[in-house]
Amino acid sequence: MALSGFEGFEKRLELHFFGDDPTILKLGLRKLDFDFIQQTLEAVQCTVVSAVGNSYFDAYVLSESSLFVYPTKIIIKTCGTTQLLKSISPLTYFANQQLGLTLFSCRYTRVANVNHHMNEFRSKWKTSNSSNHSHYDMSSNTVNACKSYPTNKNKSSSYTIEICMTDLDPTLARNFFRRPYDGKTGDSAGKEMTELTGINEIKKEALICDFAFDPCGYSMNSMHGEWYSTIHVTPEDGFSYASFECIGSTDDDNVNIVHMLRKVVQIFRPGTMSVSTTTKSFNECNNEEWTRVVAGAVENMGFKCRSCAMDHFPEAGSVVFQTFSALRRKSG
Ligand SMILES: C[S@@+](CC[C@H](N)C(=O)[O-])C[C@H]1O[C@@H](n2cnc3c(N)ncnc32)[C@H](O)[C@@H]1O
Repeated sequence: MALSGFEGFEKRLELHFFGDDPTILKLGLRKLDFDFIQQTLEAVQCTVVSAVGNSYFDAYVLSESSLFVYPTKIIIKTCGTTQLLKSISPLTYFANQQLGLTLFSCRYTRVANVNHHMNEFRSKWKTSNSSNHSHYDMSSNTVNACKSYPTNKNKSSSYTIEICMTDLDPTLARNFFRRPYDGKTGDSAGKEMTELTGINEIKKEALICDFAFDPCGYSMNSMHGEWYSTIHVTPEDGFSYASFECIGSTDDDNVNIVHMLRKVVQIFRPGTMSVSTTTKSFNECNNEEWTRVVAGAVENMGFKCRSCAMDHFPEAGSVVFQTFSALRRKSG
């Protein structure tokens, strides 16, 4: 934990539900009322600072990261001393009572001992349905990324990429500090940071909901159809950290994954980073292809791959983890 008491590394919870009523399933969990969401977040110890929605899902920027609500899926990321697991019980209870939805799977990931760069990774995935109960538990001492899985099992082309970056370039990190007495709101200062840093160029056609904290710190969610990306930045020297996560599909011709990875790296120029890629495929060639794509994108930007690991989860798909460190930092 940083001296300030603030720890940027996120914990992540993903809940999947199912139900029988097609009229309810159209909006599903998006019908949970806002007061209830706020009360649940209060128990977790964070609040909503900004929100946006499209026809597929709602995205909330939180004081401590993000919340995404789809008709049958909820993803919450929080950091610091938040108590994320306290949201499970109210969410499952109200989803059941108000909407007749039943919890199908629950996944929680967190990174431990980050301030000592122990890179310890813990992941728990629990799935259940009427015929089958299973529990997967994975740990590794070489990885510091969280992983997630796309909801729609029919979309084998969907992927999740998560990047955890530490030791941000101090000059670039300064872009995420507000000027004293700037007279701006969190929203307008956030928009300015989005444009100044080039975050708006990662996925040009996406709708962005951004927020700048005072005196520093930045969060954004972006929506593009059913896909999202999210960035959270802790720019303070000594414990600087930024995370990027996106869910997308390789069928989406508008997305150039290499461009996206390079742009993210350019915006932060971290000293170290881990990249975690999750896909539905169980095919080893697919994993090797992802490994090559990610390494190819960042290695010619002055990064060296320090470790690479792959794993398969019967209910979830494949995960590739790669860690990189900067060979030397370019100035400016
Ligand atoms: C962007 S927020 C959200 C945390 C996110 N998980 C991350 O990785 O950074 C964290 C940054 O905002 C700053 N900050 C300022 N006011 C804050 C507040 N009221 N709540 C949370 N973070 C705040 C923190 O010092 C830190 O630099």
